[in-house]
Amino acid sequence: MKKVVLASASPRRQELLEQIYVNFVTIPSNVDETKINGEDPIDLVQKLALAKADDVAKRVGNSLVIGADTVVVYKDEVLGKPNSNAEAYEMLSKLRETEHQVITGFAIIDTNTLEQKIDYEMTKVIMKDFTDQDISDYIATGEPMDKAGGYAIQERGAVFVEKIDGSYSNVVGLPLSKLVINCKELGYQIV
Ligand SMILES: Cc1cn([C@H]2C[C@H](O)[C@@H](COP(=O)(O)OP(=O)(O)OP(=O)(O)O)O2)c(=O)[nH]c1=O
Repeated sequence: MKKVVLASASPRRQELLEQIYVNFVTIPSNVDETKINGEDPIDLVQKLALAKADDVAKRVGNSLVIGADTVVVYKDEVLGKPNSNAEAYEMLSKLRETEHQVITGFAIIDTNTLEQKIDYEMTKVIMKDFTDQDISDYIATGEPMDKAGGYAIQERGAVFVEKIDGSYSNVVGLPLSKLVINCKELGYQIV
C-alpha cells in the first residue's frame, strides 16, 4: 500500500485527515507562497496546492502526496493570512454582516506514476454583525494570525458565523468529501 503524505504544516489539515482515520504522515513543504500568482482565486489556490505537493513529492517515494491552499474571497479580493493585527482587523471588518467565499485548492500526486489530480471546493460563509470591540477581543486571543481571512470557524471564530452553504471541512482547510473522491479517481481508497 502506498504511503499517504500530507504536504502541510497546518495542524487543521492534519486534524481533518485524522478525523476520517486516514493513515498518513506529514511533511511540510518549503514553498514560498508569495512567489506564486494566479489569474483568479481558483487558479491561485490550485497552483499553490500543486507547488506544495510537488515540493514534497520530490523528496518521497511510493507515496500519494496531498497539498492544499485555502483563501477567503470577499468581493473579488483575495484574503490570505493576515500579516499583522491591523490587517486582521481590516479583514474582519470587511467580512462583518456580509457573505464571502472560502476556496481550498488541493493537489494529489502519485509519486510512482507521476499522475496528478488538481481540484478545488468553494463554500459560502455568511457572518453576523459584530462590534469593533468583538474584533479587538478576538484578535487579542491570537487566533486570527495563521488563518485565511483572519478567523477560524473551528475555534472562537465560529461565533461570527451565521451560516454556511457548502462543505464545512473546506472552510477549515481541506474538503474531505471531494478529496476522497479524487483519490479514488487516482486509484486509491484512503478511507
Ligand atoms: C477560513 C479558515 C482558514 N483556516 C486556515 C486553514 C489554513 O491552515 C490557513 C490558510 O493557510 P494556507 O496557506 O492554506 O495553509 P498553511 O500555511 O496554514 O499550511 P500549509 O501551506 O503548510 O498547508 O487558514 C482555518 O483554520 N479556519 C478557517 O475558518
